[in-house]
Amino acid sequence: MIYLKQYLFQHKGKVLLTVLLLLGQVVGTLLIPALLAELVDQGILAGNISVIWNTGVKMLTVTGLATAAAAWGSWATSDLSAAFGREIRLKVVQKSQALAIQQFDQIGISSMITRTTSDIANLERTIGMVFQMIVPAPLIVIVSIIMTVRAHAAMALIQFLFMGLLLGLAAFVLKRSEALSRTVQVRLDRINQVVREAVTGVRVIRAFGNEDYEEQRAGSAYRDYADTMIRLNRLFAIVNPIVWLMMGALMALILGVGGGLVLSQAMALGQISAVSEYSMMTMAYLIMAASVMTTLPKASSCLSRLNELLELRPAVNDGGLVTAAAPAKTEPVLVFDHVTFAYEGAEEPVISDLSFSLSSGQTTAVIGSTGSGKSTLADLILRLHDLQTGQIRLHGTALPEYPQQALRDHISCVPQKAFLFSGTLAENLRMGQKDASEDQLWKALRIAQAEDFVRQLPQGLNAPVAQGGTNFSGGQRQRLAIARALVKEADIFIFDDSFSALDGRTDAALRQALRAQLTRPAKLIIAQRISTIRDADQILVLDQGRLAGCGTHEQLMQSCPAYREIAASQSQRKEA
Ligand SMILES: Nc1ncnc2c1ncn2[C@@H]1O[C@H](COP(=O)(O)OP(=O)(O)OP(=O)(O)O)[C@@H](O)[C@H]1O
Repeated sequence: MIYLKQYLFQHKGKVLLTVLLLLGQVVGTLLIPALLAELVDQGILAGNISVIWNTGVKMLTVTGLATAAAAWGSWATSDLSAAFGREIRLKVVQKSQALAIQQFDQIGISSMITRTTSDIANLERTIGMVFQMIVPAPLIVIVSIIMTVRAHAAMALIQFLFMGLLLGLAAFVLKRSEALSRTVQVRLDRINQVVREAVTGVRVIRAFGNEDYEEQRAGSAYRDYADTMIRLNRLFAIVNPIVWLMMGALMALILGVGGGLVLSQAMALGQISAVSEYSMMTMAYLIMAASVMTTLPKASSCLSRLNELLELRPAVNDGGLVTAAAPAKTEPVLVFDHVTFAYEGAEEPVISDLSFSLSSGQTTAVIGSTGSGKSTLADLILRLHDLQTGQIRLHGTALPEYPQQALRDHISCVPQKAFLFSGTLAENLRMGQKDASEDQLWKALRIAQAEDFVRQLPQGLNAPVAQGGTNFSGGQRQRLAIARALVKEADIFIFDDSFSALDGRTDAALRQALRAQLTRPAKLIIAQRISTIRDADQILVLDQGRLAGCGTHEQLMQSCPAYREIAASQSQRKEA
């Protein structure tokens, strides 16, 4: 709620104008029945043609002004709600960029998407409806009652009775629909999740012939959503006929009682039409206000889901160092000093008491079985998580001292999953260095062994990249991701299992080009194949997050049983 309040306060001028315009429309609407009564009683019944003309002109003028106020008010309302949507979406994007990766995982990608799209769209709609239907309601009710009391107190009593009945019905529906409305958004999250997986995992689903299971899974998510919506709509389906019945009964009572009062000369004839119009108008506005009220629990649940996200404090925070005061470049570039790290909720650490260093110009390789903590080690260098104990220092300064952006400016990384963004190849390649020239892009592509296939593309560097890079093969994607990392100027290059989709010849050519062209920075290569890393200056052998050995290939073959085991299993595989 705080964000909505803040927004309305910041735009109080616009809010005031919108309310005034909408109230102007209401005042115009309320004047018409009074003018009509005047026209009937003092014009038609009295046979006074000038009153008829004058009142007619007044009615036209009031209608014109009310229509203009309605149109402007409606535009102002849309402007307010759309601007709220834009501002809060921007806040969500900023927050999602600031959150730690683990927090992202906890919220879930599907829920993140539902919150940014459906939840905010819901709020935009509700803000518009509240302004247009709830804000004018009290004025309509008060003025209608006053005008009806002026016609005859008995009429006001009838109006009162029906308003009470209607509000009672609205309160009942509101109470019943509250829980259901909250459930609808959760069900929508689930649909989003299932659809996302069905679309992004379509190849796996086809390969495993899992279409039936996926259909069932999607069907059950859709069914749950539909069931909740049906229960909600059933509630409104009962309410609608009751409301129409009430409107009919009210009209009948007004005409019956009003007719009696006119015959007994206790009320003027024109007042019957004025009172009936006021009553219908009041009931109509109350019904609209009540129907908007029934959407409020859903909007409030959307708002609290957004608040929950916006209130999250990033688990990884910027350090106090400013870029201008960044430490001088020292050797070794990076030091792991007795580092221990465990994921939140995990019983065992993934990295235990790990110490090593990276120096400029050197290649350090990391090898170990799956799940031994290799990718986590790369994430720790990027400070995607904070450590439990120990310290990682870049140029002699602990990572938490750096602003995150400044820290990551020193590092270029090829993640395990070669993810490309929709756009063009050049846009993807320039991610780390916006002003890179075409020559720099081609040089990076050449080192990454991607030049040949990019030259063959009709649009070359401007070739389109589909969402996730699906219009390229796994090996091509991997080479493009390597080229993207090479375009960036950095002190440390991390290649996280980046050569796995390459054939032996391309792998060897790429490593050779890296050695020749990437001489100054420190390189960290995470790999599964010994052939990829045997030339490294130092090799770290990880075993369940612990350092089982460190040295060159030859040294490790002598001294490290775990390394020998990996080498033996890979040579056996080759022989087989
Ligand atoms: N976000 C996470 N939350 C909780 N546990 C995680 C998370 N990411 C990884 N792990 C766990 O940490 C351990 C190490 O994972 P990591 O990805 O670092 O291994 P790896 O050596 O790179 O494996 P691989 O060679 O298969 O890529 C695994 O047991 C994994 O289940």
